[in-house]
Amino acid sequence: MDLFSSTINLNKNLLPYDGTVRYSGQLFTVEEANAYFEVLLNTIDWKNDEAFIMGKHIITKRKVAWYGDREYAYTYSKTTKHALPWTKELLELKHTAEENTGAKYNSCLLNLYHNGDEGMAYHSDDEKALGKNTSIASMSFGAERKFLFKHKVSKETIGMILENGSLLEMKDAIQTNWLHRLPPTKKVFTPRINLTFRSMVTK
Ligand SMILES: O=C(O)CCC(=O)C(=O)O
Ligand SMILES: [Fe+2]
Repeated sequence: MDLFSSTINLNKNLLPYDGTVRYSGQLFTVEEANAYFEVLLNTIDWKNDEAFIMGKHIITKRKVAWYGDREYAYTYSKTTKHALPWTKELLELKHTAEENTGAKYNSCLLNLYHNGDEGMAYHSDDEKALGKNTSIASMSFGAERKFLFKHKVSKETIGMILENGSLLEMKDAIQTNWLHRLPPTKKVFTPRINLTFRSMVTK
């Protein structure tokens, strides 16, 4: 038994091959995590996400926001966003993520899922601007949700639960070899906020 259960263990790789996923479990107490949830809900400049998918203009129910060291332009699904300057809490959380992963991040993509109807389809975060094999730190607040990885060739899937106040790190060749998704669910009626701290390659 681990008597020091508050010790963060980001050592074990949860993927069997071709990439690295490390999960902290609850990094914050429930009180701290709930406080961050409320502050993020109320201070972040949430906007519905827009995308062009197969020529169609889509507006998602999920809300997003994009923050960073500088006004980076970030383009995906044929829409461009400009990073807003860090808020106090986002900077605190960025430092917590950096302390736990040993990596450095210069930007953060935030997602607000209002309930289990909202999710994110299988994708890899393999945009050129992210650089190759860089670390992404994913923090979750609010409702617990299932998270899935699927290998692009073997189709093997690995599932886990992302808890309130937890940290998940994705790194190495993961984005080349694995997809990930947040499946919608009929069992969750409360919101969840996810933060992915990223390292953009700057010119
Ligand atoms: O909400 C999540 O846990 C995942 C979000 C994600 O994969 C992304 O923003 O690229
Ligand atoms: Fe992602």
